[in-house]
Parts: sequence; structure tokens; C-alpha cells
Amino acid sequence: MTNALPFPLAEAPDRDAQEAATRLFRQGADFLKGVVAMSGLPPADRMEVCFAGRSNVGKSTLINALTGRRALARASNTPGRTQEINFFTLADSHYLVDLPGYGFAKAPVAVVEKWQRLLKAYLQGRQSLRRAFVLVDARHGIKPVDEEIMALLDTAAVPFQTVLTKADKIKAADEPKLLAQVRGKLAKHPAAFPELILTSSETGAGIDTLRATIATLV
Ligand SMILES: Nc1nc2c(ncn2[C@@H]2O[C@H](COP(=O)(O)OP(=O)(O)OP(=O)(O)O)[C@@H](O)[C@H]2O)c(=O)[nH]1
Ligand SMILES: [Mg+2]
Repeated sequence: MTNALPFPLAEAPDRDAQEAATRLFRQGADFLKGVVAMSGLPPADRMEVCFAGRSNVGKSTLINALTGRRALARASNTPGRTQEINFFTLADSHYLVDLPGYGFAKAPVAVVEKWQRLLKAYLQGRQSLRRAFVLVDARHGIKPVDEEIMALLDTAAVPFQTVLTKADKIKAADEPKLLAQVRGKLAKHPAAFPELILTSSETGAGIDTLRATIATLV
């Protein structure tokens, strides 16, 4: 343990965690509603996790991969596809929340500003938010806009876990450099959960681990 790296990659789930994930996810997910103002949030009456990240990082696609549904959350190649806070029910115990992206978006400035304000209000003010998954493109690492969101989560004391996306797009040889960059940045964030998950919605890598993480949150 003496040379343990900070922010290791999460280990594959053990059998209990895997079974918990199977039990939870086989009950299925459904779209509940799209929210455009804090007043539209559903009652904070269950376990809630959200997926935040730069536009186009793969938030909606990851929700589809997790739930095994091809088009539950609307994904697209156009940055700025998700413009509302989309709530999905998972079984009758969890909400999965798909957030609009931050950073560059192909949408009018006034519209983008409105949803950025809503996004920040949600991240800071949602009582039942148990963990925010902050998605980071494995090709790009943590960018200044990600750090802004991470700082906001630190201040609001919302625990967040970094999920690296699009692992299928990087070469194995580039992984150490990516991990070093991410670990260096996360070290400055007290709200950062000390494990990373490397995923690909394309190959399915890391999806079981993320399912198990969600299923074992208490
Ligand atoms: N190769 C690869 N492509 C991916 C992966 N995940 C997402 N994509 C692609 O990335 C693009 C953006 O995906 P979305 O899921 O719409 O991204 P988003 O973060 O929801 O984007 P916004 O809603 O605009 O903020 C789509 O073309 C996806 O097919 C992945 O793991 N591997
Ligand atoms: Mg989206």
C-alpha cells in the first residue's frame, strides 16, 4: 500500500456488487421528464445520480449504455444536443439525470446561458443528489471548464466521480499520460471521489463497473 497511486482506476466489481447491479438495472429505466427550471424538479424522494460534462463528451450515450436502451437519452454528434435536465427513473428507487453539456454548444448564446445557469443551480442545490459523475473525454483530459464545475461541486460539497469516456478512441500507449493529467488536476478537488472509471459506450468497457458503482451507493 505504500506506493498506492492517488485516484486509481476502479477495480472490476466483486460478485455482490455485480449482483446488486443486475438486480437494479434489470428493473428497467424510463424517461420521466425534461426540466427547464428548478421549480420543475421532481420530488427529491430517491437516490439520484447525475451525469455532467462538456458538450459532446458522451453523457446521453453513457446513460443509454448503462440502461441497455439504444435511444432512451437523445444523443447526437451536435454539441448542445441535451438542453434540459432530463430525469430517468431506474427501477422505483433511483433517478439518473442527464444534464446539458457545458462549454462549446451549437445553440444561441442566450439559450446556452439559460441552461448553464440551470445546470449550476441544480448541481449546487439538489438535496437528493448522491453523486455527480463528471465525464471527461479520454482524448482531452480535464479542461479548465471541467475544473470550474469541479470547484463548484467542492463548494457545494457534492461528491463527484470522474468517468473517462470514449476509451475506444485512445491508444493504450496514451493512457498513462491521460491518467497522470487527470490525477494531477483531481488532487486539488476535495469533493473528488478517489477512484476513476474508464469507459467506452462503444465497446462496453467500464459499463459494468459504473452500474455496480451506482447500485452500491448508499
Ligand atoms: N467512439 C465513441 N463515441 C462515443 C462514445 N460515447 C459517445 N460517443 C459519441 O459522441 C457523440 C456525443 O455523444 P452524446 O452522448 O450526445 O454527448 P453528450 O455529452 O450527451 O452531449 P450534449 O448533450 O450535447 O452535451 C455522439 O456522436 C456519440 O455517438 C464512446 O464511448 N465512444
Ligand atoms: Mg446529451
